[in-house]
Amino acid sequence: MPEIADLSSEGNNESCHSERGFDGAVHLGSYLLYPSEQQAVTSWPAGKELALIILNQPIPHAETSLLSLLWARADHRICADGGANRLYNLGKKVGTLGSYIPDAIVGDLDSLQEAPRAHYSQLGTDVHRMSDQDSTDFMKSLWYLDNVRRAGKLSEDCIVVVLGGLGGRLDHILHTLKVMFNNHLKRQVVTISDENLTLVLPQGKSKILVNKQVDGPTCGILPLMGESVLTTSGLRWNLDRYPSTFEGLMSTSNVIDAPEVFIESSIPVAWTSEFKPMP
Ligand SMILES: Nc1ncnc2c1ncn2[C@@H]1O[C@H](COP(=O)(O)OP(=O)(O)OP(=O)(O)O)[C@@H](O)[C@H]1O
Ligand SMILES: Cc1ncc(C[n+]2csc(CCO)c2C)c(N)n1
Repeated sequence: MPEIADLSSEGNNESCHSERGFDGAVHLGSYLLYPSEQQAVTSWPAGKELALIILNQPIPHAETSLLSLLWARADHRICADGGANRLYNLGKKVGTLGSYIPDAIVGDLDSLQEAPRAHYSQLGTDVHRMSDQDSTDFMKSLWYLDNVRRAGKLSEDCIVVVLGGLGGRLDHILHTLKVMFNNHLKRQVVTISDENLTLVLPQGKSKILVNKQVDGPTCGILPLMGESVLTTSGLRWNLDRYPSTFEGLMSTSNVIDAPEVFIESSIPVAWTSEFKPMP
């Protein structure tokens, strides 16, 4: 059976690195945002839902069409606490205050400012306080999404796109990665930051579709859970059943050399590639 992140069809058991009969997980990466109409496999998968989480960091690529694309595509939109301040300030600046209304603002709400709180709650946003001090507002936002799903308002296998979270404070950055790993069997979390698009590849075979217009050239495979035995193709520096660890060999500053990258890993690893959205 394909992995949970799989968005395409099952294959047979031919080699991981041949396109025909690929039997692993297919990762659409930036094709989630810019599907190519020419390639059937990259068009938005029927029935696939998207949840958007905006964290309390400068909204990445706010000057491009990225946010409006994501907003239009999203089935549920959450601001993690102070993320609502970011959306509000952007809205004031570019005149979208009335059009980008999040479904919920979630967190301990110690960062949420009065003006965004009043503005969004008056327009129907659920301002949802969870006050525990053992979990971050990012985790709280994902729990909130679980409730939305349990209420039948979002599909089980929705993709979560996170804006921010891989810039700023190092403890938050590592926490974001940790949460992505902890969630990867349940749902695919794709994090977009100023320079990167990052996702967790499950154990086994993965194929990442590359859109040269926006992805790369540089990329990295980060074995943050321990030793990963890696086999890759489609990269400038490929590995063949090579043990990769954080303290030993870790593939950083690699380069994408093909429209599809194949990675087989013995444990989950983070894939990160440079990402420059279209204007
Ligand atoms: N300086 C930062 N660097 C990176 N990410 C951040 C930073 N500040 C906030 N975030 C992200 O935005 C989310 C919401 O942030 P919030 O405004 O509540 O700040 P916080 O009180 O520092 O966060 P938390 O309460 O989650 O620890 C955080 O959970 C985190 O994922
Ligand atoms: C061992 C341990 N370390 C740090 C925190 C602090 N903390 C972690 S998440 C969070 C919420 C932030 O809004 C806070 C305050 C803790 N609770 N336990």
